[in-house]
Amino acid sequence: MTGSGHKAPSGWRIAVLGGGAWGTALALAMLRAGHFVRLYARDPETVAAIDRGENPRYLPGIALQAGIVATSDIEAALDGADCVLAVAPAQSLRAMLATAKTHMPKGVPLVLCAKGIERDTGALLSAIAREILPENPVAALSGPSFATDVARGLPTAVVVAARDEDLAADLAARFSAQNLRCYSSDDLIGVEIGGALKNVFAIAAGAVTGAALGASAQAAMVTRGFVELRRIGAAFGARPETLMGLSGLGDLLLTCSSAQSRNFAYGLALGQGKPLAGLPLAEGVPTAAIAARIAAERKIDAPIITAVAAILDGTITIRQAVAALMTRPLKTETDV
Ligand SMILES: NC(=O)C1=CN([C@@H]2O[C@H](COP(=O)(O)OP(=O)(O)OC[C@H]3O[C@@H](n4cnc5c(N)ncnc54)[C@H](O)[C@@H]3O)[C@@H](O)[C@H]2O)C=CC1
Ligand SMILES: O=C(CO)COP(=O)(O)O
Repeated sequence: MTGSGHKAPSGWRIAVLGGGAWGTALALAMLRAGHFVRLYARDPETVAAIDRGENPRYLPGIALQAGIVATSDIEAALDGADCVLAVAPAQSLRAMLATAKTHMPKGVPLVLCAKGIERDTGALLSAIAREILPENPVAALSGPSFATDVARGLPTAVVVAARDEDLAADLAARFSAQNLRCYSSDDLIGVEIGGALKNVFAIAAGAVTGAALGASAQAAMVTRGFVELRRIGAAFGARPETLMGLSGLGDLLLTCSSAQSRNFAYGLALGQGKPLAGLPLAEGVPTAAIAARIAAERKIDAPIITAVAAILDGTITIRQAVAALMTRPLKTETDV
């Protein structure tokens, strides 16, 4: 089913699990789309702050419109929910779903909103969700969408994916609002891979800028990085056209060109030799390590991902990585 232009009935009870930047922004977006929103934040201070109309730790300076019911009680958040959005960081998803498991309403869609691959296992987030909550259909929401932009109500487009294309289309229609245009896709894996891997290249793009390697290097790196993203995507069964879409090329364009991206900002600090401790969440750090391992195990040529992982674990310097990348054997560009 493709979008008919008709808005699906709204007024769902939506539980958003995760009181960080993206969870708070999505809670606002769901409110604007006409839903009743309960936001689970494990930290009571965040709950109290949201009740006062702000989330100063994760979304400073953004006034939250009234209507979000915040709670640090996950059972209360999930009670009677028609749909659940999981918005903890990728490496914390397993723990959060395990906490949610006993209270999860049976059969309601679980929408994964994090971007990453599990560091220890190489599992995509949909695989973790199916393992822990086998009775809930899984979807993923991804695409170019800074939390601050979405929270402010600025326009963007994202994609909602599920293996069941009717479910994806229904969710996309229900989540869409004036300034949030949700496309749908049945390529769940493609959407997950695009969102997860773009973070690795956003770190690389930040590092290129931080190390003053020039705008040409930046464009070349992102373009060749996208080739690696497509190779790994192909190995997982992602469709190429999905990776050319919002959760792939779209999110690469956004996060590889803006210091508003926390992954880009992390790379920038890395490139400038500044301290990394205490920087905000950069999902690309654990994902680089596991993506490099996956590439090595599956014999996928991914030199930029491998270099980013090696720089992050301190095995090589940025200069050494650049030298190694520039002296690789020459080949035809279309040798994807
Ligand atoms: N911030 C953004 O602009 C966007 C973020 N995302 C993705 O959303 C995911 C979350 O990112 P943010 O909300 O921005 O991160 P954040 O660092 O702002 O917040 C993370 C939140 O998750 C909570 N959390 C961590 N472990 C938890 C657990 N076990 N149980 C319950 N809560 C837990 C933390 O307390 C915190 O409230 C990431 O995968 C990120 O890539 C996706 C699109 C946009
Ligand atoms: O995924 C994002 C925007 O689409 C947010 O990127 P960062 O996590 O790098 O800030």
